Amino acid sequence: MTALLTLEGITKTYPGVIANADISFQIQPGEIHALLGENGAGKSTLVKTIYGLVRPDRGSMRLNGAPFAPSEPRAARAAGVAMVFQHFSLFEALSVAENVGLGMESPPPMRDLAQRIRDVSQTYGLPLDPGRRVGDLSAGERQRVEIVRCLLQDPRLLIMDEPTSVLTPQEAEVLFATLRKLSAEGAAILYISHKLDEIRALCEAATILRGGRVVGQCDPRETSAADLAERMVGTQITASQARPSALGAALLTVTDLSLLPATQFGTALRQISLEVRAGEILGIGGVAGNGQDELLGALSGERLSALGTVTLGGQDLSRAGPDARRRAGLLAAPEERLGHAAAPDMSLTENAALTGVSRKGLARRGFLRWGAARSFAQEVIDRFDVRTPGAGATARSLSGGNLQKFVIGREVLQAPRVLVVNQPTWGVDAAAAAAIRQALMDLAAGGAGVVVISQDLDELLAVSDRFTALNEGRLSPPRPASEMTVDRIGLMLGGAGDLEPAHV
Ligand SMILES: Nc1ncnc2c1ncn2[C@@H]1O[C@H](COP(=O)(O)OP(=O)(O)OP(=O)(O)O)[C@@H](O)[C@H]1O
Repeated sequence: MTALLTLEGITKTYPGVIANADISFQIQPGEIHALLGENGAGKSTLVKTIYGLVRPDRGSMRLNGAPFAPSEPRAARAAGVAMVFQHFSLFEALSVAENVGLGMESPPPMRDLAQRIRDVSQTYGLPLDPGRRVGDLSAGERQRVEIVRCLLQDPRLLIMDEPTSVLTPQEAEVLFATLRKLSAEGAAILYISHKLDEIRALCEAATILRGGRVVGQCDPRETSAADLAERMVGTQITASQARPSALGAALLTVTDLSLLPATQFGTALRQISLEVRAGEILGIGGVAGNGQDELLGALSGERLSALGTVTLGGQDLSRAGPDARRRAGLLAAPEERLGHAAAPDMSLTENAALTGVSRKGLARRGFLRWGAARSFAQEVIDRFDVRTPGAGATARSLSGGNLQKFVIGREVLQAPRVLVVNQPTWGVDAAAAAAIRQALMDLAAGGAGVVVISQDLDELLAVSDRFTALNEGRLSPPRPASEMTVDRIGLMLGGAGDLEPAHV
């Protein structure tokens, strides 16, 4: 059998970094092939090479036996290669169908395109309304747009860069069914994920990268998750340490917070009340699009709310903007890393200053103290093991996981009184995810309050003291995490609130 894709000696260097070093392997038709490696191992660079976004310095590729050197994504797509990115490349102001049409060489009339989108999304179980504006969709729904856009191209190789990090377990199952169907139809899938259990359930071959090189190949179905993790990192991974829970006084109090959605299709927050005490981690679970972004916005100060709804240590911050809240000690790290949490084309120093300026004293008489900003950025880089040539690198040049470590580290190191994070370990490898969770737990152990909004239930159960769920903008009454069972969580996520599971 001719391999679908053959890579031979692919090498790519960036200033100060060898992103890919002499990479060779094959992908067979219909194969679901995992590409594994810790943050910065070179996975994205390699798949961008296959997709025509990066030109390798050396090496060659063959697709179905023929030389393959796409000079741009359009050439890769024409050859049957499609890709779903870790960061979405959609225009928020346009509708689903308009976005899909933009990626096509010769898009059909809008009405036909809308029908094709409906057909494909139904065939593959990925419900999508072609007329909705992308800006109003949740992360999970945006990903569906990207996937459907790819499926319309009838790809022979579909590349997916961390597709499940924005999905609920149920949505992930739907995606796996889609991918298995595609593979049964003969398409190959190159699949990047840090979730090793899902790799083991889905993929039949795996190539492991470390420091830009291939360090191993295996059948993940026959390799344990611990083994895979060790081969990626080269050392053993330690689990998070539990911490004593000695809870202090209430720090953050949210009382009867209701907010109309910022956009037509957003989610309204409905009478949200919660309390976070010193030393506590409150976990908020829920399916994306149920008000997570709105809640983060209402806590960070991007959205203001009625007087008395948001208070920190008794100080009413409901009408205070983000800067005033930061000065008071209420910090937030949003889900969307590039664009929202970090300015892509600014250096890490500038990005560190963006949120750290007041708490770290980085300005004097209205002027940024560059040296101080650089040291702060460097401190984040060192303490959070952000792999980058230095603080002068742009946010955009970092691998996804490394940027996430930077964004979380930047907030944690500002010694917040209360930190609110949304999807803190999105796209972060297992070792770094453990380090981020540990940092959040250390923060709480030091007396801060932490709110973790996440779709990752295992993560929430691992770090939270109390657990609550956000459903259609309503928060269920919090329960001690130690009492949570999967059944009970399922009911809470479904909006059944405090209901007990039925006893039979
Ligand atoms: N455009 C660029 N300019 C400079 N350095 C880059 C650029 N793109 C990638 N790099 C560097 O190349 C290395 C490999 O990055 P890459 O994004 O391929 O890693 P990755 O394995 O996909 O990581 P992650 O799991 O965090 O997404 C990293 O050190 C990264 O900082």
